Amino acid sequence: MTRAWFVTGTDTGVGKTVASVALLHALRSRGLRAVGMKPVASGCEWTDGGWRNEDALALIAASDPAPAYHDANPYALEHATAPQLAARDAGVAVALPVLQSAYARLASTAQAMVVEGAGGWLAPMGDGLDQSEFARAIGADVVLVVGLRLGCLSHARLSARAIEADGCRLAGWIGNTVDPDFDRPDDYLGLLRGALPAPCLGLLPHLPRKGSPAGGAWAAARLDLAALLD
Ligand SMILES: Nc1ncnc2c1ncn2[C@@H]1O[C@H](COP(=O)(O)OP(=O)(O)OP(=O)(O)O)[C@@H](O)[C@H]1O
Ligand SMILES: C[C@H](N)[C@H](N)CCCCCC(=O)O
Ligand SMILES: [Mg+2]
Repeated sequence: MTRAWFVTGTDTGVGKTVASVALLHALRSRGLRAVGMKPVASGCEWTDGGWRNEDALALIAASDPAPAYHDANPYALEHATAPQLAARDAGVAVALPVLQSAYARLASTAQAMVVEGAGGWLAPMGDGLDQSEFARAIGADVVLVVGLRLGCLSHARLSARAIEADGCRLAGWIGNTVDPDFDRPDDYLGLLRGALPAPCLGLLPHLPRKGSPAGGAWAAARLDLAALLD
């Protein structure tokens, strides 16, 4: 059976893509066929192949086997804003069955699926479609990426509460050092460990250089998947 994790974050820009790429590398280093998905992406560039999103391309590059773009990212929306607005701008209605079909095609090739959400947990994927509905539909547990910055304690606790209230299971969380100058990261990690009802899967340090080819594997080595896989 294919295992699936839905990666959400304490906010947009907290490192969901960085963490999802790291998870894919970590799963693959365990010998698993692991495939990434970005169901709804707002913020795309036009190419000869159609609209392309940076997150989806990063997830595809970290996947083995490599998924077809339109399955990894069924909704590639131009404008870098809330998915609801980007979908309206594009004249598109984001539909759960379309997402489920694309997911099923990917999952048939994989032992592990890593699905990156859009923004934080309560940002809808489209009008009338919460991220929790898709996570439940595919049977995914949730991984919460906590961007370590002032305010993250409340955002992390709120996210954990909402995930459980939405009928999903929080399988673990990842601390991500988005801000290299953040004061007292170790103390914050202690607070988060005490406050969140799921294990910490690892701490991602501030990565040396964006786009470093070794970045995914380097970050993967900081993750302990035991709580996800055992
Ligand atoms: N540990 C880190 N070290 C250095 N830079 C990081 C780290 N984590 C994230 N970043 C940078 O911060 C920015 C936001 O990260 P990322 O794109 O992974 O966030 P996200 O949560 O996926 O955002 P979105 O909501 O847009 O999908 C990116 O430029 C990324 O390269
Ligand atoms: C465009 C951005 N980078 C993300 N992909 C989408 C962020 C959606 C945020 C919605 C909200 O305001 O909560
Ligand atoms: Mg992202």
